[in-house]
Amino acid sequence: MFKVIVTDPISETGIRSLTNHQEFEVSQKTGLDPDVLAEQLKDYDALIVRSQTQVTRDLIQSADRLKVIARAGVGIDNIDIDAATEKGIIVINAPAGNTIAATEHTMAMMLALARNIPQAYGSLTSGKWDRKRFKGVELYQKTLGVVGMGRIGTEVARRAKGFQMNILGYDPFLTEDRAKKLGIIKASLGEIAAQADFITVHTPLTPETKGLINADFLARTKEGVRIINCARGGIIDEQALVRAVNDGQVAGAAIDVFEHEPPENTGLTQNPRIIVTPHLGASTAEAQEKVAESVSEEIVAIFTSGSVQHAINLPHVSASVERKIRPYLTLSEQMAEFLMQIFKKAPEKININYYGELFLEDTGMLTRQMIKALLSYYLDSSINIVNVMQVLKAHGLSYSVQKNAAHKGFTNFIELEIANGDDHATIACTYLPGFGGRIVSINGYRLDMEPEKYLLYIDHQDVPGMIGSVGSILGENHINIGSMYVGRQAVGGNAIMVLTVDRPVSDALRDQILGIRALNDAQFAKIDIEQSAD
Ligand SMILES: NC(=O)C1=CN([C@@H]2O[C@H](COP(=O)(O)OP(=O)(O)OC[C@H]3O[C@@H](n4cnc5c(N)ncnc54)[C@H](O)[C@@H]3O)[C@@H](O)[C@H]2O)C=CC1
Ligand SMILES: O=C(O)C(=O)COP(=O)(O)O
Repeated sequence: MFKVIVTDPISETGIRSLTNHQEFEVSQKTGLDPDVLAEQLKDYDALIVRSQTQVTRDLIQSADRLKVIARAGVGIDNIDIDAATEKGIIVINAPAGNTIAATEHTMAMMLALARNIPQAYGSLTSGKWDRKRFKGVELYQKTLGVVGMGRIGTEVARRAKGFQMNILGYDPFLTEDRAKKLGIIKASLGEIAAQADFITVHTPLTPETKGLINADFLARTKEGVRIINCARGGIIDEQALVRAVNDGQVAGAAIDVFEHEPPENTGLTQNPRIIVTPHLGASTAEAQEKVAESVSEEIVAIFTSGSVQHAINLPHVSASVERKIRPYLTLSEQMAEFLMQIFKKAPEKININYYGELFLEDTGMLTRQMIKALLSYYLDSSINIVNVMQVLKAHGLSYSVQKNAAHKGFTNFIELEIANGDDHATIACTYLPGFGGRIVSINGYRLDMEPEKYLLYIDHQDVPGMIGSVGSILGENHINIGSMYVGRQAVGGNAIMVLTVDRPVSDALRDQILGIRALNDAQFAKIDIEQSAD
C-alpha cells in the first residue's frame, strides 16, 4: 500500500484515480503546522501540494519514506528541488492543467485594470454613483509587452490579438519564426519598456527573473504604462512598483501574486491604482480538476509502472519516445549490473555508446539507469535515477556518451564500457521485438544471451572438455544449468561462457571451478530480473 498525503486544497474529483485505487491510501490534511507536517510526512510515499505548503530542505531531509513530491500546478518555487534531488525524490508538476485559467485571469485583470472595474464596484457598493472618476482606456490598438512566451504568455498573446492589440514578446526561446506564426513581434526587454502600454509577465521566478521588473526598468517605461503580474511574486520589485505607481510613471497595476503570501506590503494591497487578487490565477473548477487529475495519474504510473512524464528533476522523455525505449530501460540496467559483478572494480571511467536511430534523442534516462546500476554495486542503495548524477559528481567521477545513427549489426544497440586504471570491460545489449532483450557482447566476445537472475561468467582457454568440467562441478553440487552461451575469438584462443543457473553459486563452489585447468576467471552474478520488460 502506497501512502499519499495532500497538504493543500485540491479537487476531490481530480484525485479519484488515487482515492479509488486499491494500492493507494490518500490522506488530506491541509493547513498543518510545519513541525507537525515534518513528523507526519515520515509515514508517506508521496506528497501533493499547491503553492501554499513550503516544501523546505528540512522537511525533505526528515521524510525518509518519501519518493514523490507532486505540485498540482506549475510553479515549483515553494519546493526545494535540490534537496529533493539529493534525497532521490522525484518532483513532478502539472504543467498544462491551469494554463487557460491563468491566461483568462490575466485577461480579466488587464480589462479590470483598463476600466477600473474593482474600484468602480467598490464605489457603487458603498452607495456612491460616480461616473467621472472611473474613466478608463481601451486595449484596442495598444501595445502589449509579454515577458515570458511560454504556455501562458502565448495564450495571453493569442487572446490579446483578439482585442486587436499589438504584441511584443520577449523570451530567450522565442524565435523569429514562432513570433511570426503567432502574429507578434519578437522584442527585447528594453523595447518592451520603451514601447508597451501594458506589460504582463509570465516567467517562472528564478534568480534571473527575480526583480526583472525593477526601478531601473520602470524608469525606462512609457509614462502611464499598466503592469500585470499573474505569474510569480518577486518578478516585479514590489517597492519599486509602488513608488512608480505613486509618482505617476505607472498608471496602474494588477497583481495576483506576491513576494510573501499573504502579502505584507500594504502600499501595494491598499493602493487605489493597484488592483489585487489573492493568487487566484489557477482557481477555476476546470483547472483544479485537471491539475489534480494530472498529478494523481502520474503518481499511480510512477508507483505501479515506473513511468514518469512531468518530472522536474529528471531528463524529459516524451511519451512516444518513452514507449519506444522502455524495453531498454530495464535491459540496460541489467547489463550494467552484470558488468559490475564480473568487473568487480570501481569504474573510474564510464563510456556509453548508443547506436541506431532510436537513441538519437532522449537517452538521459537510459544513461542514468546504467550509471545507477554501476554505482549501486559499491555505494549505498539510496542511489536512484533522480540523484545518480549528483552521487557521480560527488565522487569526482564523470562519464561520456557517444551517439551514432549507423547500426552495428543490430538496428539499435547500446554498448557500455568501464575502466579502472589499465583494466577495462565492455558489454552490449539490444532488444529484439518479439524475442526480448539480449546481451550481445561481453569484453569483445559475441554472444546471444538472454539476461537471467543467476549467471555464472567464465573466462577460459578454448580447450576441449571445458564445458564438461564446469558442468560436472555444478551437477555434483546439485545446481541445474538453464542455458549456456559461449563466445570465442579464435579456435584454441581465449573464450568466455556464461551459464544461467537455477540457484546461486557459493564462493566455495566458485573456488572449486577456478581450480579447473585453463580456466582464467569465474564470477557469479545476480541480476534484478523482476521488472523485466518482456
Ligand atoms: N497565478 C497563478 O495562479 C498561476 C501562475 N502561474 C505562473 O505563471 C508562470 C508561467 O507559467 P507557464 O506559462 O505555464 O510556464 P512556461 O514554463 O510554459 O513558460 C515560462 C516561460 O518563461 C520564459 N523565461 C524564463 N526566463 C525568462 C527570462 N529571464 N526572460 C524572459 N522569459 C523567460 C521561459 O523561456 C518560458 O518560455 C509561472 O511562474 C507559473 O508558476 C501558472 C499558473 C497559475
Ligand atoms: O500553478 C501555479 O504556478 C500557480 O501559481 C497556481 O497556484 P495554486 O495551485 O493556485 O496555489
